Amino acid sequence: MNEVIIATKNPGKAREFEHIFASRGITVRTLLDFPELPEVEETGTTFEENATLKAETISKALGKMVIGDDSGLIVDALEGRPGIYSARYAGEPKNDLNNTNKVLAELEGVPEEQRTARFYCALAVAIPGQETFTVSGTCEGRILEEPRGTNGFGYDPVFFAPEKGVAMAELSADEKNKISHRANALRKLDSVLDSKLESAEGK
Ligand SMILES: O=c1nc[nH]c2c1ncn2[C@H]1C[C@H](O)[C@@H](COP(=O)(O)OP(=O)(O)OP(=O)(O)O)O1
Ligand SMILES: [Mg+2]
Repeated sequence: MNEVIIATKNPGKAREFEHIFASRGITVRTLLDFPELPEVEETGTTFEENATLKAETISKALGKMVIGDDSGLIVDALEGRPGIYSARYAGEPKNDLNNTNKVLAELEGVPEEQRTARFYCALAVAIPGQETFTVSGTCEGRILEEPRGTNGFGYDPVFFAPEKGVAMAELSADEKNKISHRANALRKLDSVLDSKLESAEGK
């Protein structure tokens, strides 16, 4: 088994999964490769519930093992917002620039030490005939006052990663993939994924 399906339409996430799995010789396919599949409604109240909805909906449609990713930004001074509503924080249609601007506006005047935040990523693994399970990962940082950098996606330009001393969007893909919430969640899947990929083979 050298292929894994991720239930995402987000090209930024797709690139990161491709990058991380490529080093293990695994090809990634996403919903961008399956345009005919149904929209997944993100009606859950937690990242884990939404990741499970994505993984199970697509796993049922394809009859294969599928990983769902639901992720977002949690800002302490905003009582955890935008949280599970990160993608559409500034309304429909979802727009990264509008979302980051809204967070910056809401944090105007909030001093640096109160601008703490974290990225959160829940991954759900759905396999036909088996119980879905989830793992999660976080990445701690704080919200800048102005966007910096052009790499990555989403809130990366306004997220300062203290361990690197730069904004997430100033990191190379390699560097982000060592410290990100997504990478930290995926790492927890490492030990189980190999055996799951084998047991899902042929499904
Ligand atoms: O590494 C990241 N760096 C910056 N921003 C990020 C990251 N990871 C998630 N985010 C933000 C983007 C989006 O505003 C929301 C995810 O929302 P989320 O519903 O999980 O993804 P989505 O709607 O973009 O694609 P999909 O549901 O098809 O996977 O959090
Ligand atoms: Mg979404």
